[in-house]
Amino acid sequence: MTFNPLTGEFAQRAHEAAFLAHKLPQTRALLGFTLVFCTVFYAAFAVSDFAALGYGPHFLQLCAARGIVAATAGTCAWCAYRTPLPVAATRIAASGAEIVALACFMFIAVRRPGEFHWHAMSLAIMLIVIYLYIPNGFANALVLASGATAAFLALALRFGGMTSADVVTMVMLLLLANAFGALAARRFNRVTREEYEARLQLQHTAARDHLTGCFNRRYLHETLMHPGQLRTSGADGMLTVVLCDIDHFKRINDTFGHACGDAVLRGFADLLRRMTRDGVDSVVRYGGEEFLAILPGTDLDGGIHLAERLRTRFADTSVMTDDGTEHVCTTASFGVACADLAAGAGDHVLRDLIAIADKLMYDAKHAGRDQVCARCACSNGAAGPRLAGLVNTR
Ligand SMILES: Nc1nc2c(ncn2[C@@H]2O[C@H](COP(=O)(O)OP(=O)(O)OP(=O)(O)O)[C@@H](O)[C@H]2O)c(=O)[nH]1
Repeated sequence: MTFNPLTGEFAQRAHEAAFLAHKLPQTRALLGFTLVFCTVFYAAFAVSDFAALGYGPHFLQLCAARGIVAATAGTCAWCAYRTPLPVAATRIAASGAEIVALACFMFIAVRRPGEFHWHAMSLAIMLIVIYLYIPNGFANALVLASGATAAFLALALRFGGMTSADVVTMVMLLLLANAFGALAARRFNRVTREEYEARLQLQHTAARDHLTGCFNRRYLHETLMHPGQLRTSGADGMLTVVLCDIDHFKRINDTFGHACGDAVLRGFADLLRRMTRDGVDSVVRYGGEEFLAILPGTDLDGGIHLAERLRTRFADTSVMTDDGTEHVCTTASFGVACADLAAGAGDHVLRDLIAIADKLMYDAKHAGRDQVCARCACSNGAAGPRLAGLVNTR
Protein backbone atom coordinates (compact mmCIF):
# COMPACT_ATOMS: atom_id res chain seq x y z
CA MET A 1 0.00 0.00 0.00
CA THR A 2 1.38 3.42 -0.91
CA PHE A 3 0.47 6.85 0.42
CA ASN A 4 -0.33 10.10 -1.32
CA PRO A 5 2.61 12.31 -0.22
CA LEU A 6 0.44 15.45 -0.07
CA THR A 7 -2.64 14.19 1.76
CA GLY A 8 -1.32 11.19 3.74
CA GLU A 9 -4.27 9.16 2.36
CA PHE A 10 -3.83 5.87 0.47
CA ALA A 11 -2.78 6.42 -3.13
CA GLN A 12 -4.94 3.57 -4.44
CA ARG A 13 -8.68 4.27 -4.48
CA ALA A 14 -9.59 0.70 -3.52
CA HIS A 15 -7.37 0.77 -0.42
CA GLU A 16 -8.71 4.17 0.62
CA ALA A 17 -12.30 3.00 0.12
CA ALA A 18 -11.65 -0.14 2.23
CA PHE A 19 -10.04 1.97 4.96
CA LEU A 20 -12.92 4.46 5.04
CA ALA A 21 -15.47 1.63 5.12
CA HIS A 22 -13.59 0.05 8.03
CA LYS A 23 -13.55 3.37 9.89
CA LEU A 24 -17.16 4.32 9.08
CA PRO A 25 -18.78 3.55 12.47
CA GLN A 26 -16.04 5.55 14.22
CA THR A 27 -16.31 8.38 11.65
CA ARG A 28 -20.07 8.65 12.16
CA ALA A 29 -19.75 8.76 15.95
CA LEU A 30 -16.93 11.32 15.76
CA LEU A 31 -18.80 13.48 13.26
CA GLY A 32 -21.94 13.51 15.41
CA PHE A 33 -20.04 14.34 18.59
CA THR A 34 -17.85 17.04 17.03
CA LEU A 35 -20.76 18.80 15.33
CA VAL A 36 -22.76 18.88 18.57
CA PHE A 37 -19.74 20.10 20.54
CA CYS A 38 -18.88 22.86 18.05
CA THR A 39 -22.51 23.92 17.68
CA VAL A 40 -22.95 24.40 21.42
CA PHE A 41 -19.95 26.76 21.48
CA TYR A 42 -21.02 28.50 18.28
CA ALA A 43 -24.46 29.20 19.76
CA ALA A 44 -22.99 30.18 23.16
CA PHE A 45 -20.99 32.92 21.47
CA ALA A 46 -24.29 34.80 21.05
CA VAL A 47 -23.39 36.34 24.44
CA SER A 48 -20.52 38.13 22.69
CA ASP A 49 -23.02 39.49 20.11
CA PHE A 50 -25.12 40.79 22.97
CA ALA A 51 -22.08 42.35 24.65
CA ALA A 52 -21.05 44.03 21.38
CA LEU A 53 -24.43 45.12 20.02
CA GLY A 54 -26.88 45.07 22.94
CA TYR A 55 -30.43 43.89 22.43
CA GLY A 56 -31.93 45.03 19.12
CA PRO A 57 -32.57 44.07 15.49
CA HIS A 58 -28.84 43.53 14.74
CA PHE A 59 -28.43 41.23 17.70
CA LEU A 60 -31.53 39.26 16.63
CA GLN A 61 -30.14 38.91 13.08
CA LEU A 62 -26.94 37.40 14.45
CA CYS A 63 -28.96 35.12 16.72
CA ALA A 64 -30.86 33.96 13.65
CA ALA A 65 -27.56 33.27 11.85
CA ARG A 66 -26.30 31.26 14.82
CA GLY A 67 -29.66 29.44 14.93
CA ILE A 68 -29.25 28.44 11.25
CA VAL A 69 -25.81 27.00 12.04
CA ALA A 70 -27.16 25.13 15.07
CA ALA A 71 -30.07 23.72 13.06
CA THR A 72 -27.82 22.60 10.15
CA ALA A 73 -25.10 21.09 12.32
CA GLY A 74 -27.67 19.52 14.66
CA THR A 75 -29.45 17.88 11.72
CA CYS A 76 -26.14 16.57 10.32
CA ALA A 77 -25.13 15.28 13.77
CA TRP A 78 -28.48 13.58 14.23
CA CYS A 79 -28.15 11.93 10.78
CA ALA A 80 -24.62 10.76 11.61
CA TYR A 81 -25.72 9.24 14.92
CA ARG A 82 -29.04 7.83 13.87
CA THR A 83 -28.83 6.73 10.26
CA PRO A 84 -26.34 4.36 8.62
CA LEU A 85 -24.79 7.07 6.44
CA PRO A 86 -22.36 5.80 3.76
CA VAL A 87 -18.90 7.38 3.57
CA ALA A 88 -19.88 9.88 0.84
CA ALA A 89 -22.87 11.09 2.91
CA THR A 90 -20.70 11.67 6.01
CA ARG A 91 -18.51 13.94 3.88
CA ILE A 92 -21.49 15.81 2.49
CA ALA A 93 -22.81 16.28 6.05
CA ALA A 94 -19.39 17.47 7.30
CA SER A 95 -18.84 19.86 4.38
CA GLY A 96 -22.44 21.15 4.48
CA ALA A 97 -22.24 21.99 8.19
CA GLU A 98 -18.84 23.65 7.68
CA ILE A 99 -20.04 25.78 4.74
CA VAL A 100 -23.10 27.03 6.65
CA ALA A 101 -21.02 27.76 9.78
CA LEU A 102 -18.36 29.64 7.79
CA ALA A 103 -20.92 31.66 5.82
CA CYS A 104 -22.75 32.67 9.01
CA PHE A 105 -19.42 33.48 10.65
CA MET A 106 -18.60 35.89 7.78
CA PHE A 107 -22.03 37.51 8.16
CA ILE A 108 -21.50 37.96 11.91
CA ALA A 109 -17.99 39.38 11.32
CA VAL A 110 -19.34 42.00 8.91
CA ARG A 111 -22.09 42.94 11.39
CA ARG A 112 -19.42 43.50 14.07
CA PRO A 113 -16.78 45.19 11.89
CA GLY A 114 -14.81 46.79 14.73
CA GLU A 115 -13.64 43.38 16.03
CA PHE A 116 -11.88 41.77 13.06
CA HIS A 117 -8.85 40.99 15.30
CA TRP A 118 -11.06 38.77 17.44
CA HIS A 119 -12.79 37.32 14.42
CA ALA A 120 -9.39 36.35 12.98
CA MET A 121 -8.61 34.42 16.15
CA SER A 122 -12.00 32.70 16.04
CA LEU A 123 -11.45 31.80 12.39
CA ALA A 124 -8.00 30.35 13.19
CA ILE A 125 -9.62 28.02 15.73
CA MET A 126 -12.36 27.10 13.25
CA LEU A 127 -9.71 26.26 10.64
CA ILE A 128 -7.99 23.85 13.04
CA VAL A 129 -11.37 22.24 13.78
CA ILE A 130 -12.03 21.86 10.03
CA TYR A 131 -8.61 20.32 9.35
CA LEU A 132 -8.37 18.08 12.40
CA TYR A 133 -11.60 17.45 14.27
CA ILE A 134 -14.46 17.21 11.79
CA PRO A 135 -13.86 13.97 9.84
CA ASN A 136 -13.72 14.84 6.14
CA GLY A 137 -11.51 14.22 3.11
CA PHE A 138 -8.22 16.16 3.08
CA ALA A 139 -9.08 17.89 -0.20
CA ASN A 140 -12.49 19.00 1.11
CA ALA A 141 -10.94 20.43 4.29
CA LEU A 142 -8.21 22.22 2.33
CA VAL A 143 -10.62 23.82 -0.16
CA LEU A 144 -13.05 24.93 2.58
CA ALA A 145 -10.37 26.27 4.93
CA SER A 146 -8.35 28.13 2.31
CA GLY A 147 -11.54 29.46 0.61
CA ALA A 148 -12.84 30.71 3.97
CA THR A 149 -9.47 32.35 4.71
CA ALA A 150 -9.48 34.20 1.39
CA ALA A 151 -13.09 35.34 1.84
CA PHE A 152 -12.43 36.50 5.40
CA LEU A 153 -9.35 38.50 4.40
CA ALA A 154 -11.32 40.18 1.61
CA LEU A 155 -14.05 41.14 4.11
CA ALA A 156 -11.46 42.35 6.63
CA LEU A 157 -9.89 44.61 4.01
CA ARG A 158 -13.28 45.90 2.88
CA PHE A 159 -15.01 46.39 6.27
CA GLY A 160 -12.33 46.06 8.98
CA GLY A 161 -10.73 49.50 8.74
CA MET A 162 -7.49 47.99 10.09
CA THR A 163 -3.94 49.30 9.98
CA SER A 164 -1.55 47.62 7.55
CA ALA A 165 0.41 46.17 10.48
CA ASP A 166 -2.81 44.53 11.77
CA VAL A 167 -3.63 43.19 8.33
CA VAL A 168 -0.15 41.67 7.95
CA THR A 169 -0.37 40.08 11.39
CA MET A 170 -3.83 38.71 10.58
CA VAL A 171 -2.62 37.24 7.27
CA MET A 172 0.33 35.60 9.03
CA LEU A 173 -1.91 34.17 11.76
CA LEU A 174 -4.33 32.68 9.25
CA LEU A 175 -1.51 31.36 7.05
CA LEU A 176 -0.02 29.70 10.11
CA ALA A 177 -3.38 28.15 11.08
CA ASN A 178 -3.81 26.77 7.54
CA ALA A 179 -0.25 25.45 7.31
CA PHE A 180 -0.33 23.88 10.76
CA GLY A 181 -3.80 22.42 10.19
CA ALA A 182 -2.93 20.92 6.80
CA LEU A 183 0.38 19.44 8.03
CA ALA A 184 -1.21 17.99 11.15
CA ALA A 185 -4.12 16.56 9.13
CA ARG A 186 -1.67 14.97 6.68
CA ARG A 187 0.31 13.43 9.56
CA PHE A 188 -2.87 12.19 11.24
CA ASN A 189 -4.13 10.65 7.97
CA ARG A 190 -0.84 8.85 7.49
CA VAL A 191 -0.62 7.53 11.06
CA THR A 192 -4.19 6.18 11.09
CA ARG A 193 -3.63 4.45 7.75
CA GLU A 194 -0.32 2.96 8.88
CA GLU A 195 -2.12 1.56 11.94
CA TYR A 196 -4.78 0.09 9.67
CA GLU A 197 -2.14 -1.44 7.43
CA ALA A 198 -0.33 -2.99 10.42
CA ARG A 199 -3.62 -4.36 11.70
CA LEU A 200 -4.35 -5.99 8.33
CA GLN A 201 -0.90 -7.53 8.30
CA LEU A 202 -1.36 -8.87 11.81
CA GLN A 203 -4.75 -10.31 10.91
CA HIS A 204 -3.25 -11.94 7.82
CA THR A 205 -0.35 -13.42 9.78
CA ALA A 206 -2.58 -14.64 12.61
CA ALA A 207 -4.84 -16.43 10.13
CA ARG A 208 -2.09 -18.15 8.06
CA ASP A 209 0.19 -21.10 8.39
CA HIS A 210 3.75 -19.84 8.13
CA LEU A 211 5.10 -22.68 5.96
CA THR A 212 2.39 -23.01 3.32
CA GLY A 213 0.46 -19.72 3.45
CA CYS A 214 -2.83 -21.62 3.85
CA PHE A 215 -5.34 -20.66 6.54
CA ASN A 216 -4.50 -22.20 9.91
CA ARG A 217 -6.63 -24.09 12.44
CA ARG A 218 -7.22 -20.92 14.47
CA TYR A 219 -8.82 -19.23 11.46
CA LEU A 220 -10.85 -22.37 10.78
CA HIS A 221 -12.23 -22.47 14.32
CA GLU A 222 -12.59 -18.76 14.98
CA THR A 223 -13.87 -17.62 11.59
CA LEU A 224 -14.83 -20.33 9.12
CA MET A 225 -16.65 -22.47 11.71
CA HIS A 226 -18.36 -19.47 13.27
CA PRO A 227 -22.15 -19.94 13.11
CA GLY A 228 -23.49 -17.59 10.45
CA GLN A 229 -20.21 -17.44 8.50
CA LEU A 230 -21.57 -19.79 5.82
CA ARG A 231 -24.66 -17.64 5.43
CA THR A 232 -22.68 -14.41 5.17
CA SER A 233 -20.33 -16.00 2.62
CA GLY A 234 -23.39 -16.74 0.48
CA ALA A 235 -23.13 -20.53 0.74
CA ASP A 236 -26.85 -21.26 0.62
CA GLY A 237 -26.82 -24.40 -1.56
CA MET A 238 -24.50 -27.38 -1.33
CA LEU A 239 -21.39 -27.28 0.82
CA THR A 240 -18.53 -29.71 0.23
CA VAL A 241 -15.31 -30.28 2.15
CA VAL A 242 -12.28 -32.21 0.92
CA LEU A 243 -9.81 -33.49 3.50
CA CYS A 244 -6.43 -34.44 1.97
CA ASP A 245 -3.54 -36.27 3.58
CA ILE A 246 -0.16 -36.87 1.92
CA ASP A 247 0.73 -40.57 1.87
CA HIS A 248 3.81 -41.93 3.63
CA PHE A 249 4.99 -38.43 4.36
CA LYS A 250 7.09 -39.56 7.32
CA ARG A 251 9.18 -41.63 4.91
CA ILE A 252 9.98 -38.49 2.88
CA ASN A 253 11.17 -36.70 6.02
CA ASP A 254 13.15 -39.74 7.18
CA THR A 255 14.71 -40.45 3.79
CA PHE A 256 15.30 -37.00 2.29
CA GLY A 257 15.19 -34.71 5.31
CA HIS A 258 12.72 -32.17 6.68
CA ALA A 259 13.62 -29.46 4.15
CA CYS A 260 12.50 -31.77 1.37
CA GLY A 261 9.33 -32.63 3.38
CA ASP A 262 8.62 -28.92 3.70
CA ALA A 263 9.02 -28.44 -0.05
CA VAL A 264 6.50 -31.25 -0.67
CA LEU A 265 4.05 -29.59 1.74
CA ARG A 266 4.45 -26.22 0.00
CA GLY A 267 4.00 -27.84 -3.41
CA PHE A 268 0.79 -29.57 -2.32
CA ALA A 269 -0.57 -26.37 -0.76
CA ASP A 270 0.20 -24.43 -3.98
CA LEU A 271 -1.60 -27.04 -6.03
CA LEU A 272 -4.64 -26.87 -3.75
CA ARG A 273 -4.78 -23.09 -3.91
CA ARG A 274 -4.36 -23.00 -7.68
CA MET A 275 -7.10 -25.57 -8.21
CA THR A 276 -9.67 -23.91 -5.92
CA ARG A 277 -11.56 -20.63 -6.44
CA ASP A 278 -9.89 -17.52 -5.14
CA GLY A 279 -12.10 -15.64 -2.65
CA VAL A 280 -14.75 -18.37 -2.63
CA ASP A 281 -13.10 -21.59 -1.42
CA SER A 282 -10.91 -21.77 1.68
CA VAL A 283 -7.79 -23.93 1.98
CA VAL A 284 -6.72 -24.75 5.54
CA ARG A 285 -3.63 -26.57 6.78
CA TYR A 286 -5.52 -28.91 9.05
CA GLY A 287 -2.58 -30.82 10.51
CA GLY A 288 1.06 -31.66 9.73
CA GLU A 289 0.50 -33.10 6.25
CA GLU A 290 -3.29 -32.77 6.23
CA PHE A 291 -5.11 -30.06 4.27
CA LEU A 292 -8.77 -29.09 4.15
CA ALA A 293 -10.57 -27.47 1.22
CA ILE A 294 -13.95 -25.88 2.00
CA LEU A 295 -16.01 -25.45 -1.15
CA PRO A 296 -19.25 -23.43 -0.80
CA GLY A 297 -21.84 -23.91 -3.53
CA THR A 298 -20.23 -27.19 -4.64
CA ASP A 299 -22.04 -30.53 -4.73
CA LEU A 300 -20.59 -34.00 -4.16
CA ASP A 301 -19.74 -34.51 -7.84
CA GLY A 302 -17.87 -31.20 -7.89
CA GLY A 303 -15.94 -32.18 -4.75
CA ILE A 304 -15.05 -35.62 -6.15
CA HIS A 305 -13.98 -34.04 -9.44
CA LEU A 306 -11.66 -31.62 -7.64
CA ALA A 307 -10.22 -34.37 -5.40
CA GLU A 308 -9.59 -36.59 -8.43
CA ARG A 309 -7.81 -33.80 -10.31
CA LEU A 310 -5.74 -33.05 -7.23
CA ARG A 311 -4.91 -36.72 -6.76
CA THR A 312 -3.68 -37.23 -10.32
CA ARG A 313 -1.85 -33.89 -10.54
CA PHE A 314 -0.10 -34.45 -7.21
CA ALA A 315 0.90 -38.01 -8.12
CA ASP A 316 2.50 -36.58 -11.30
CA THR A 317 4.34 -33.83 -9.39
CA SER A 318 7.82 -34.25 -7.99
CA VAL A 319 10.11 -32.19 -5.77
CA MET A 320 13.88 -32.04 -6.28
CA THR A 321 16.01 -32.94 -3.25
CA ASP A 322 18.35 -30.27 -1.86
CA ASP A 323 21.43 -31.84 -3.46
CA GLY A 324 19.61 -32.00 -6.81
CA THR A 325 20.16 -35.73 -7.22
CA GLU A 326 16.63 -37.11 -6.84
CA HIS A 327 13.03 -36.30 -7.67
CA VAL A 328 10.75 -37.02 -4.70
CA CYS A 329 7.31 -38.17 -5.65
CA THR A 330 4.36 -39.28 -3.54
CA THR A 331 0.57 -39.51 -3.52
CA ALA A 332 -2.29 -38.33 -1.33
CA SER A 333 -5.57 -39.75 0.00
CA PHE A 334 -8.85 -37.80 0.05
CA GLY A 335 -12.12 -37.78 1.98
CA VAL A 336 -14.97 -35.79 0.42
CA ALA A 337 -18.19 -34.95 2.28
CA CYS A 338 -21.09 -32.82 1.14
CA ALA A 339 -24.25 -31.37 2.75
CA ASP A 340 -27.28 -29.53 1.42
CA LEU A 341 -27.50 -26.30 3.41
CA ALA A 342 -30.92 -25.52 1.92
CA ALA A 343 -32.26 -28.68 3.62
CA GLY A 344 -31.79 -26.97 7.00
CA ALA A 345 -28.30 -28.02 8.06
CA GLY A 346 -27.48 -26.96 11.63
CA ASP A 347 -24.93 -24.37 12.76
CA HIS A 348 -22.31 -27.10 13.19
CA VAL A 349 -22.60 -28.43 9.66
CA LEU A 350 -18.98 -27.61 8.80
CA ARG A 351 -17.61 -29.29 11.91
CA ASP A 352 -19.78 -32.36 11.17
CA LEU A 353 -18.69 -32.46 7.52
CA ILE A 354 -15.01 -32.31 8.50
CA ALA A 355 -15.51 -35.23 10.90
CA ILE A 356 -17.13 -37.26 8.09
CA ALA A 357 -14.43 -36.29 5.57
CA ASP A 358 -11.76 -37.24 8.12
CA LYS A 359 -13.23 -40.70 8.52
CA LEU A 360 -13.54 -41.07 4.73
CA MET A 361 -9.91 -40.02 4.31
CA TYR A 362 -8.88 -42.81 6.71
CA ASP A 363 -11.08 -45.20 4.71
CA ALA A 364 -9.08 -44.18 1.64
CA LYS A 365 -5.82 -44.83 3.54
CA HIS A 366 -6.99 -48.25 4.65
CA ALA A 367 -8.17 -49.10 1.15
CA GLY A 368 -4.58 -48.69 -0.14
CA ARG A 369 -4.00 -44.85 -0.28
CA ASP A 370 -3.87 -42.65 -3.42
CA GLN A 371 -7.63 -42.59 -3.71
CA VAL A 372 -10.80 -40.60 -3.04
CA CYS A 373 -13.64 -41.69 -0.75
CA ALA A 374 -16.82 -39.59 -0.78
CA ARG A 375 -20.24 -39.41 0.83
CA CYS A 376 -23.20 -37.10 0.80
CA ALA A 377 -24.28 -36.20 4.33
CA CYS A 378 -27.89 -35.06 4.43
CA SER A 379 -28.72 -33.07 7.54
CA ASN A 380 -31.41 -34.51 9.70
CA GLY A 381 -32.16 -31.55 11.98
CA ALA A 382 -31.03 -31.96 15.58
CA ALA A 383 -30.09 -35.56 14.93
CA GLY A 384 -27.10 -34.34 12.90
CA PRO A 385 -25.90 -35.51 9.47
CA ARG A 386 -27.14 -38.77 8.05
CA LEU A 387 -24.75 -40.68 5.81
CA ALA A 388 -25.78 -41.98 2.45
CA GLY A 389 -24.02 -43.94 -0.30
CA LEU A 390 -20.21 -44.32 -0.22
CA VAL A 391 -18.40 -43.49 -3.45
CA ASN A 392 -14.92 -44.87 -3.76
CA THR A 393 -13.35 -43.58 -6.93
CA ARG A 394 -10.63 -46.18 -7.31
N1 LIG B 1 8.87 -31.58 7.03
C1 LIG B 1 7.80 -31.45 7.82
N2 LIG B 1 7.26 -32.55 8.38
C2 LIG B 1 6.17 -32.42 9.16
C3 LIG B 1 5.58 -31.15 9.36
N3 LIG B 1 4.50 -31.34 10.16
C4 LIG B 1 4.42 -32.66 10.44
N4 LIG B 1 5.42 -33.33 9.80
C5 LIG B 1 5.70 -34.75 9.83
O1 LIG B 1 4.70 -35.46 9.08
C6 LIG B 1 4.80 -36.83 9.47
C7 LIG B 1 3.43 -37.45 9.45
O2 LIG B 1 3.59 -38.83 9.61
P1 LIG B 1 2.41 -39.82 9.80
O3 LIG B 1 1.31 -39.17 10.61
O4 LIG B 1 2.97 -41.11 10.33
O5 LIG B 1 1.80 -40.02 8.39
P2 LIG B 1 2.41 -40.61 7.04
O6 LIG B 1 3.84 -40.97 7.16
O7 LIG B 1 2.07 -39.62 5.97
O8 LIG B 1 1.59 -41.91 6.84
P3 LIG B 1 0.13 -42.05 6.24
O9 LIG B 1 -0.59 -40.77 6.52
O10 LIG B 1 -0.46 -43.21 6.98
O11 LIG B 1 0.29 -42.31 4.80
C8 LIG B 1 5.48 -36.86 10.83
O12 LIG B 1 6.75 -37.45 10.70
C9 LIG B 1 5.65 -35.37 11.20
O13 LIG B 1 6.85 -35.12 11.90
C10 LIG B 1 6.18 -30.00 8.75
O14 LIG B 1 5.72 -28.86 8.88
N5 LIG B 1 7.29 -30.21 7.98
